[in-house]
Amino acid sequence: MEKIEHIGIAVKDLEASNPLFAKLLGVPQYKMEEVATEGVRTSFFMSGPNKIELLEATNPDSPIAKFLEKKGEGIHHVAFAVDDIVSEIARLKQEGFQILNETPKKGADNKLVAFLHPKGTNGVLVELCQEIKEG
Ligand SMILES: CC[C@H](C(=O)O)C(=O)SCCNC(=O)CCNC(=O)[C@H](O)C(C)(C)COP(=O)(O)OP(=O)(O)OC[C@H]1O[C@@H](n2cnc3c(N)ncnc32)[C@H](O)[C@@H]1OP(=O)(O)O
Ligand SMILES: [Co+2]
Repeated sequence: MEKIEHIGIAVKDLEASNPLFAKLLGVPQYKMEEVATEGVRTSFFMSGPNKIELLEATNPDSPIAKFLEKKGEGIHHVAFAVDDIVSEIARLKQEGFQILNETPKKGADNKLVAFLHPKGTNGVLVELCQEIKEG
């Protein structure tokens, strides 16, 4: 695990949360992206070295919709940058963590991602992110 790649925050309405976080961080979002496979619309902010990902559900089956229903708005996950997501998944599986998708999937912001079940990480949904290198 390298550094924290981003903190994911579940929000009801990006149109309301984008200006709020822009005021909070003093910077506008640098990107908005929909990830249909996850049922989310996201916006990203960079505040110094810290990346914040706001997530809004795009359908009622989205993990974000379920989370909002159950827990309301708030921190949804912590994402870590990894150099080699396939070997990191193998290592974590070996260590006994429950990997939710053993095959990395395309995430937002040009990443391959995988998730660990929060039941096995003291209630914190952990995401692994590997930069997709061009070429
Ligand atoms: C990929 C685009 C973007 C990126 O960065 O690139 C993203 O980050 S997309 C983020 C959205 N996608 C995901 O979250 C995928 C992984 N998540 C899942 O597969 C599910 O959300 C899962 C398995 C964590 C929970 O789904 P389930 O259907 O089991 O929902 P339940 O409400 O029944 O939850 C079971 C149990 O887990 C607790 N829970 C759920 N979500 C979270 C969470 N985010 N953090 C901590 N705990 C969570 C929930 O409270 C239930 O616990 P219980 O004690 O039974 O209440
Ligand atoms: Co994320």
